[in-house]
Amino acid sequence: MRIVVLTGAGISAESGLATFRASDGLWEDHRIEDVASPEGFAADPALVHDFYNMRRTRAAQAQPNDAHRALARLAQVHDLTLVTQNVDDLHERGGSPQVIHMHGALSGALCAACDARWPAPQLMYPGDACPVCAAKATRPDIVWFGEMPYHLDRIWPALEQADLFAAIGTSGQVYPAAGFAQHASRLGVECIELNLDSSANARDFDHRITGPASVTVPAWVQ
Ligand SMILES: CC(C)NC(=O)[C@H](Cc1c[nH]c2ccccc12)NC(=O)[C@H](CCCC/N=C(/NCCC(=O)O)S[C@H]1O[C@H](COP(=O)(O)OP(=O)(O)OC[C@H]2O[C@@H](n3cnc4c(N)ncnc43)[C@H](O)[C@@H]2O)[C@@H](O)[C@H]1O)NC(=O)OCc1ccccc1
Repeated sequence: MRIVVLTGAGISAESGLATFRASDGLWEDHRIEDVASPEGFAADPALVHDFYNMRRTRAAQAQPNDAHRALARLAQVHDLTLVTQNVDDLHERGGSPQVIHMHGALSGALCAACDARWPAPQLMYPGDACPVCAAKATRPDIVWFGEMPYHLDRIWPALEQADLFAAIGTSGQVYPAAGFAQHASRLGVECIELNLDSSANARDFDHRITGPASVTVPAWVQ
C-alpha cells in the first residue's frame, strides 16, 4: 500500500520534547514571531540562536519512543512516505530510513548570504562565519513562518498517489501542512488522524484514533 504519514510535535511529546500549543508549550516565554521568523532573526539573532541551541541540546538528550519505532517497521512493509514538521531527529534514531523534514532540521546550518548548507555544530552564535563565503550570516536550516517549506515538490505528488494519508500528533493549525488532509481527501484518499484529541482540521479525516502516540501508533501499525 502507498501510505503518506505526516507527523507533528505530538509524536515527540512522550520523548520529553515540548509541543508548541500545549500550555507549557515550546514557545513558553518566546513569541513565535520573535524566534521562528526571518524578521525575528534580523532583529535579534542572538535570541534566535539561543532558542535553537536549547532545542538542539534538548533533542540530543531525548530518545525516540514506540511511535517513532513503529513507523520504522511500517516502512518495511509498505511504500511509506514519511513527512515531518518536526526539526528533531527522533524518526531517524527510531530507525526510519527516509524522512522528509518539510520545516528543516536542527542538525542543519544555512548561510543566509550564499545559501550554502552544512552540518550544524551543537551551539551556533551570530558571529559564526560561513565556511563557503565567510559571511557572518549563518542561521539554523529551519523553515520559519513566511518561508516556503521544503520538498513540497515531492510531498504533493506523494499525497496525490497515496492509498492512505495519516496525520499523527499535529494540531492542524500551520499551513501548508494543515491542508494536506483536505487535498488528499478531495482526491478520494482515505485519511486518518492519530492524536490525543481532535485537530483543527478534524473534518478532513474519515477516521480518528484518540490516545498517546506511543500507544496508538504501534497498535495501528500492527
Ligand atoms: C499559524 C498559522 C496560521 N500560520 C501559518 O500557517 C503560516 C502562514 C500561512 C500560510 N498559508 C496560510 C493559510 C491560512 C492561514 C495562514 C497561512 N504558514 C507559514 O508561514 C508557512 C511556513 C510554516 C512553517 C513554520 N515553521 C515551523 N516549524 C519550524 C520552526 C521550529 O520548529 O522552530 S511550524 C511549527 O509549528 C507547527 C506546530 O504544529 P504541531 O507540530 O502540530 O504542534 P502543536 O503543538 O501545534 O500540536 C501538537 C499536537 O499533538 C497532540 N499531542 C500532544 N501530545 C501527544 C501525544 N502524546 N500523542 C499524540 N498526540 C499528541 C496535541 O493534541 C496537538 O494536536 C509545526 O508545523 C511546526 O513545525 N510558510 C508559508 O506559508 O510560506 C508562504 C510562502 C509561499 C510562497 C513563497 C514563500 C513563502
